[in-house]
Amino acid sequence: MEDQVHKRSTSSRFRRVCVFCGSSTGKKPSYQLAAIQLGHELVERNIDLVYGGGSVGLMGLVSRAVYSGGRHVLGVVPRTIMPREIIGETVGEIKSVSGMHQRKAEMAKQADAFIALPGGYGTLEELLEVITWAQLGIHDKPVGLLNVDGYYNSLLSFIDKAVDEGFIMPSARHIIVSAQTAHELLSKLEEYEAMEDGAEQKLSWGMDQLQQINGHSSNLEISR
Ligand SMILES: C/C(=C\CNc1ncnc2c1ncn2[C@@H]1O[C@H](COP(=O)(O)O)[C@@H](O)[C@H]1O)CO
Repeated sequence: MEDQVHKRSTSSRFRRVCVFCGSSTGKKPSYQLAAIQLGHELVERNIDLVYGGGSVGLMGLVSRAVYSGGRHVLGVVPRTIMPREIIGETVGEIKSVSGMHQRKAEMAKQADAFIALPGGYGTLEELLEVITWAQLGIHDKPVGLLNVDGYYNSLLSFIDKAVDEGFIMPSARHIIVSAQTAHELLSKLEEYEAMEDGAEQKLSWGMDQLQQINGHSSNLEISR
């Protein structure tokens, strides 16, 4: 599957995308294929990768596809799981951080957009955190869900129910951009525009927090 050759090359508004995905491969071959295709799509668009740094599961597949396509791969790994017997033989650059929270902040800072492939608790936690941060105005980077074979249908239905039941604002529903293929998802993310007049504009965040996620000062009001 990794031998697929793509000749197309497209420019992107994104320099580097963060991918959250399973440390397992899942049971269907389509999940593995989707991870490899996402890697190829990033390469075709000249986009680098930041991810959780593992070599196992879909994490290994997407990172190797991006690396073998000639793009930069940055893995962000908490020191406690740095030993090779835990993360395995990784590709590209590895940055070690002090803990799980620092890892998520570093991945968010390094990325211009986020994409979740199928995964488990770790993937869901990472995905929901960047969605929450977008809702709160901590960042305005696009968040994409690669809904391979309908894997995330029940999550999307649940979110629609939360909107219907009054727990998620309708204006915040659009934070999640979903598609069934990597090509369609990247195309949608390229066109994504963050909310202009959502709740986030009314909030202010500490300088440290904004700089940690955005890597530079934000145009939001800043309080210390
Ligand atoms: C720690 C162990 C094996 C190494 N596994 C991981 N290496 C790096 N990053 C990981 C690992 N496991 C989870 N992550 C992060 O969470 C997401 C995947 O979690 P899921 O529960 O499999 O969906 C992924 O995006 C990583 O950032 C020995 O147990």
